[in-house]
Amino acid sequence: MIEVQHLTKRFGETTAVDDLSFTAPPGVVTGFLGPNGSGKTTTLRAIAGLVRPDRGETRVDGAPIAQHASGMRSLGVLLDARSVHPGRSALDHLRALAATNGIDDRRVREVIELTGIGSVAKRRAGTYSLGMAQRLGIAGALLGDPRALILDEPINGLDPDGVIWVRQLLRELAAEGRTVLLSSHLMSEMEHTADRIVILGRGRLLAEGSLADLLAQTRVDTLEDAYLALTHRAVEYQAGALPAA
Ligand SMILES: Nc1ncnc2c1ncn2[C@@H]1O[C@H](COP(=O)(O)OP(=O)(O)OP(=O)(O)O)[C@@H](O)[C@H]1O
Repeated sequence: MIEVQHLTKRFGETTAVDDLSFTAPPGVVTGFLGPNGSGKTTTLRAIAGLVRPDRGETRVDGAPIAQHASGMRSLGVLLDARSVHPGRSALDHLRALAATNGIDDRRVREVIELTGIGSVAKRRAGTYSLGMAQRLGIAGALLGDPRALILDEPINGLDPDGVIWVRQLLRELAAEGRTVLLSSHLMSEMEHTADRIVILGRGRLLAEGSLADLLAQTRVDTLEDAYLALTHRAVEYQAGALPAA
């Protein structure tokens, strides 16, 4: 279970997240949606312990991630697939992560196989396509066989096979009783993958519930229409909108 309670985070004049509360329960995939700049990444980073809240707190299975004895076993994190050192191979990257987190080297082989990056595992990560980098990011997130996972745009750059693979993987992980919280701008994919949806606008919670709840609330037929109905007043960056002179 991931809990976000009254989370507020400011960067200078910008309030990135504003008194946000929601939960991602175990056993389901929770989709995390919102326009550009609505605070999704900041919230995910706070859950991962990478952002210090100004107010409120985040908990993973009952405690802030910093209080967990073995973070990677409690929470798998994919925030930026391009954050791997470009000169390092996938194998070296995953081995280093495993070694510093007390994880058996055997698990490195397992996640490489699971994510289908075996044929490129010895190549420098800087030469990877975005899709390969995403697969490596997912391998890193799964390394600790974690009870909960947060993934920021994990299907960005994946080919159709890769998208279907991620969908099935996340659904299997949830079916095993794990907590899965995933952000994406791809509405049709969210509709396929997520059981529950959380929608943000300007750092605030706009909606939380099952897809059926959201469709009933907005009286539309698709997640995309529900999303547009809920966020239309909360879109900060709109095509054609220029700041006043
Ligand atoms: N380190 C930072 N310093 C200053 N401002 C920041 C920082 N991180 C985020 N922000 C600002 O906080 C707001 C929320 O950003 P955030 O990246 O959390 O949104 P997002 O919903 O993930 O956006 P996107 O969909 O574009 O990835 C934005 O206005 C952003 O410019």
